[in-house]
This record gives sequence, structure tokens and C-alpha cells, in this order.
Amino acid sequence: MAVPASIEAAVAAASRPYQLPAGFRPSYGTAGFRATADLLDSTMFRCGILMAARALKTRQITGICITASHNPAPDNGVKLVEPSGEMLCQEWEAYANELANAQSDEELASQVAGLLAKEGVAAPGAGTVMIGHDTRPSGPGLAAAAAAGVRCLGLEAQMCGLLTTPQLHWMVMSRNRGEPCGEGDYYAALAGAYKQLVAGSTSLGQTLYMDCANGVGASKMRELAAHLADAGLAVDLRNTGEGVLNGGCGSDFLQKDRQLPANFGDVPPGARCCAVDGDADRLMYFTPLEGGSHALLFDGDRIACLSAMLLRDLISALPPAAAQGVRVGIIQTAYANGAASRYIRDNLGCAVEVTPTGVKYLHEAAHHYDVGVYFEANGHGTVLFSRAFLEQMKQLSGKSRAAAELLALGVVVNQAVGDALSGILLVEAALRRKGWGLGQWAALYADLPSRQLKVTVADRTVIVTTDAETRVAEPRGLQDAIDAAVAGAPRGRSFVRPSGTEDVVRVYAEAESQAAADDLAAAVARLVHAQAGGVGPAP
Ligand SMILES: CC(=O)N[C@H]1[C@@H](OP(=O)(O)O)O[C@H](CO)[C@@H](O)[C@@H]1O
Ligand SMILES: [Mg+2]
Repeated sequence: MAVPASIEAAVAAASRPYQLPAGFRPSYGTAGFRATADLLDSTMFRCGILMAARALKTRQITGICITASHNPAPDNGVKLVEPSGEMLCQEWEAYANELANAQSDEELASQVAGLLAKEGVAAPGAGTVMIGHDTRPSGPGLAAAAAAGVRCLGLEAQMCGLLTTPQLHWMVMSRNRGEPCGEGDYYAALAGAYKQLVAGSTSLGQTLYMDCANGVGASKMRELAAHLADAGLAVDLRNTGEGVLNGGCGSDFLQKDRQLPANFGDVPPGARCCAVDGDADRLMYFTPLEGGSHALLFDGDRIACLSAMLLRDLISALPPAAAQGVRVGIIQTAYANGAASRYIRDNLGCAVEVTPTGVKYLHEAAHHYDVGVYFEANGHGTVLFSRAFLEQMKQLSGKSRAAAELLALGVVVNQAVGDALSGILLVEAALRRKGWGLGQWAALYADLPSRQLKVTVADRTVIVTTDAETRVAEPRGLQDAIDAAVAGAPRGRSFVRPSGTEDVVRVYAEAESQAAADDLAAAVARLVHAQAGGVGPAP
């Protein structure tokens, strides 16, 4: 298709205020682009163009979330939203990289023209891109840059302001489905479905203490909790914005350090607590341990197990013909604790699938099942219901309470992406329906001790992995050396991979004891440093 010359001129002119900083090479990573905020104006502008083109191509609404999630406050980034509410389709990631790295306004304009021609899209055209941001001070400015990109293809940029990442995904999904799609509709839908799920069960009674990571989750949970005042769920919000975003708090801090977050010193041991990250798409439960600053974690693996149990209970209460043959799958990454994977296989009887790191891979795999449960160990995940299964439940819902409850679960659990707020309702409903405290949940299995380390190398792309990132293909010889180190550790397992969000190589190790896991991780980190171009002193 011929692209009017005027569009090229318009893109080149509009691009002028958004110059690519010298030497900056943005790369679309595990979840979009991330960098220190002051580098990102051009990236945002170009992502605006990209998502406008995607909206034109699909003739539906797309979205842009401006956030760097659990990363430090001076960073920012962008997550791109498909019309379905899912993450940008993988085929378009190459365009994202190409546009983000164009070296001049003219090169950008010609790449945009090329993209439009290749995709058979006419611009300027009509459409909408919804844009939201987290609490980072750089958010509104970067949102404006993204909006300028959207407008230069003639589309409307709808500024949605402060939202959690999953809220924006949910709003895009709902709007394209022609369903109620405002922020208020989100709270009403989740709270209404939660009440249906817990009707007839006794409230857990105790307060849920929530670490909001000093991020957007605080104000949004406050609104959700207001809808739940009559549902027996009392929430005490901590780290609501008075401190540093993700600083000494939040789900990532908790997972990496296993220390109590800031401002939890007065919370009694055994209390039910949860933590989210800076954009509220990750969730960890935890409880303070006796006599110290440490926490017992209930991570994504454990949330996946609890979700699978809730599903099993509900599915087994369906009329027998409907219950038969429902395919439930659990999708994990190599970071899943070995004890959790074993528990799922041996005790829950579900299929376990392992994908590379990054929710885009897990989410895609979850579509292989009637119900796909996916959680990364770090607490990012959701439960996806297939359209056909939901349709079947709708047919049955008049005569089967379990079918109606499964439908409600499909509303409580965000169907677009992992969502910490909806995850809280999922966990609370599951515990409450079982009448379980944290003790019973913890007793499902004992985690194998594990350790994660980071190694800085000159170029992390020299590490190439295979088998869902569990083995190193290059540099040659590194995998053999890792295998030898693992062989010496009781119940040992270790793998390494280049991070998609940080300039580091990640090392994971688990073993029978904490000391053995620590030693194995350290040994493997030294191997990476020695064989993959380590920078600075050896670990
Ligand atoms: C070990 C780990 O937790 N990795 C995280 C992290 O990716 P890396 O590619 O490992 O940097 O950030 C991703 C985006 O939030 C998340 O999906 C992923 O699980
Ligand atoms: Mg996040």
C-alpha cells in the first residue's frame, strides 16, 4: 500500500522534540523497554506511534502503561497493550526495537512508512490508544511524549492518568469487548464476583496487612477495599507513598531479601500479610517470623498451588459430565521451586509446563488449557479461562452453583494479565472457602532452599540458553562446568540466563540446605564470571 508522503513529513516533524540520546540503544526486553527515565522521551514517542499503528491494524483500541514496575524510582519504562488486553504480540516486538533505535527523525519517518506499508495500514486514521502511568514523577511527562506519538498518526490519545498496569490492561480488554470498562467498573466487577465466591463461608477474621511498595497499588487498593467493606475483608495498608517507591519494601524486595519490609515491625508473627510491586502486577503473601526481621514467604508457586486447589474443588462440584475432562494446566518458569513443581505433579495431578522467563511466554502457554494457571515465582501471574469453558459454565450456571462460582472466579481473576489486586481476592477467597489459615497453606510442601545472584559481564548476550532457559548453549563448556558443580550439591539444581530487564546475568541455585544452595550459587556465579566475560572482581 502506498503511504502518503505527508505522513512521513508529519512523523519527522513531530519527532523533533523527542531525540534519541547519543549512545542509547533501547532494547525490548522481558516486559517492554526500561531505562533511567531521562533517556526515555524518544522511546515513548515512538511507542506511541507503534501502538497507534497497532490500533489502526487491528481496528481496535490499544494501550500503553508507563512504568518500571519493581525497579528503582528514577527508572521508568513502557509496557504495550494489545486489543485483547494482553501484552503486545511478539511479531510486533521487532518493529518496537526498530523504531526505538532509529537514528534520526528521517530514519524514523521512513521506518514508520515501511511498517504501515508492510502491514497494509492507512494513516492518518481514526482510533484510540489508552495511556496510563504509575506513581513515578517522570510518568506524566513520558505519557505526554507517548501521546504525541499517537497523535501524529491522527489517533486519539486517551490520558487515563494514574493506574496499576493490570487496570489499564483490563480497561483495554473490557472496552474492546464492549463491556463496562471504567476504573469504577473494575472495582465493582472484582468486588461483586468476590462476594459471590465467598458467600456462605465465614470471614477469615483477622486483618490483612498489605505492603503497597509506596506505589500505585496503595490508592487503588483503598478504592477496591471500600467496595469490600461489607465482605468481611479488613485491610491495613502500609508503605502507601510516604517512602521511596520499591525502597526497602514491595514484593521484589521481599522475595530477594526475605526480610520484613519497612513499617512491619509492629505486625505480629503469624499475621496474614501481602506485598505488591511498584505497578501492582506482582503479589507475594508473607508472615513475620518469631523473634527477628525475617519473613516466611508464600510466593507465586504457592499461590499457583492454592489456585489449583480452589479450581479442583470447584470443578469437582460440577455435574459429573461437565467435570470430566476439564484440562487444568499449571505453567511455571525454571525459577519455580523444585518442591512446588513436585507437589503439583504428585499431589494435584495437573500438567506442569515450563516456559522461558517473562509472562508473555507463560500467558501464551496458559491458552493451551481449559483453565491455565500461571505464576512466576516472583508472584506475577493469573488464571486464564478459555472462552469455550466459560461458555460451557454460562450454560450450566442456572442449575450448578459451582459453574456460577467458576464464572465469578473468571471475573475476580484478571483475564488480561497478572494483577496483584485481583490476586489478593483470589487468595483470600481460596483460604476463606477452605477455612484455612497460613499454617495449612504453608504445610502443603516445604520449599527447597534457594539463592539468586547477579553477575555483571561485558556483554550478557554472549550467554545463549536452550530448554526453556534451563541449559546454556553458549559459551561452550559453561554448561558442563555448571553440571559438574550441580552434581556435587545434594538435590542441587542451577541455571543461568541473561536478564531481560537489567544488564546482568542471573544465577539461580537450589539444594537440600541453605548453605548448599548458597555455595552452589556462588560457584556457578564464579563460572559465569570466568567464562562469560565477567567485569570487576570475581564473585
Ligand atoms: C528472575 C525474575 O524474577 N525475573 C523477572 C524479571 O525478568 P528478567 O528477564 O529476569 O530481568 O522481570 C520480568 C518483568 O517484570 C519478570 O517477568 C521476570 O520474572
Ligand atoms: Mg510489576
